[in-house]
Amino acid sequence: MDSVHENEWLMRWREGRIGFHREAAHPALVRYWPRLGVPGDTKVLVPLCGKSLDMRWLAERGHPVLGIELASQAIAQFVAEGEAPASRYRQGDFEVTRQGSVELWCGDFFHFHLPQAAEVGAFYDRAALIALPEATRQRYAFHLAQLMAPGSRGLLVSLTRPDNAGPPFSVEAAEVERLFGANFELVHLDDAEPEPNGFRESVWSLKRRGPY
Ligand SMILES: C[S@@+](CC[C@H](N)C(=O)[O-])C[C@H]1O[C@@H](n2cnc3c(N)ncnc32)[C@H](O)[C@@H]1O
Repeated sequence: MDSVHENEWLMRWREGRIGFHREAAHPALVRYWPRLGVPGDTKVLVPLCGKSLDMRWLAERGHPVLGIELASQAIAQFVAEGEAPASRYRQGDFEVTRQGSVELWCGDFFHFHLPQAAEVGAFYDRAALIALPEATRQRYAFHLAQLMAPGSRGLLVSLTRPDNAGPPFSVEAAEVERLFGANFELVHLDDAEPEPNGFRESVWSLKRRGPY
């Protein structure tokens, strides 16, 4: 990932420009996650996790959670807003902070590789794919596929918007299918009502294909 993109996110966290953060679990997670049928003890990968409360929601349902986030500030805030004590340790290039059953790996998602993902059996992407510019989204979808074992499932909350600005970037259904279709079985579960600014979320269930 280029350092301009990286610096932009670090600056956003420093300046508190985190309009993407929600103060409650995302309704699509609450509604659709149970339908995936992921066993409760399966570890869930949350790429580009921010300080999302969705991770606590998953943890409360019994899932160990592995979030990956560039900004140490996001991780510090997540921990400070929680109640349990936290511990820290190193895993290769990443500093990992653990609070309860949530581990937050501080660093670049694209530097997170298969041996480190060995225990992961599902994923949740809300505002990760759509945080990335077009050229990086293909790389993201491929990298995610590399990390997920055949049969593993995930929930994707994507977004379209009427203009070409971003982040969040507009990702049409056809692009979701093009990015993930080769490696995942995809089901388009829902389109939310458009927000007043024209942003419209779409919800997808994914299942890693294979083995062949
Ligand atoms: C739009 S926010 C979404 C955060 C979270 N998923 C949520 O729903 O609140 C995207 C997050 O990804 C982080 N990020 C961007 N590029 C990243 C990368 N290559 N590796 C890890 N984190 C990254 C940013 O710092 C930011 O916190």
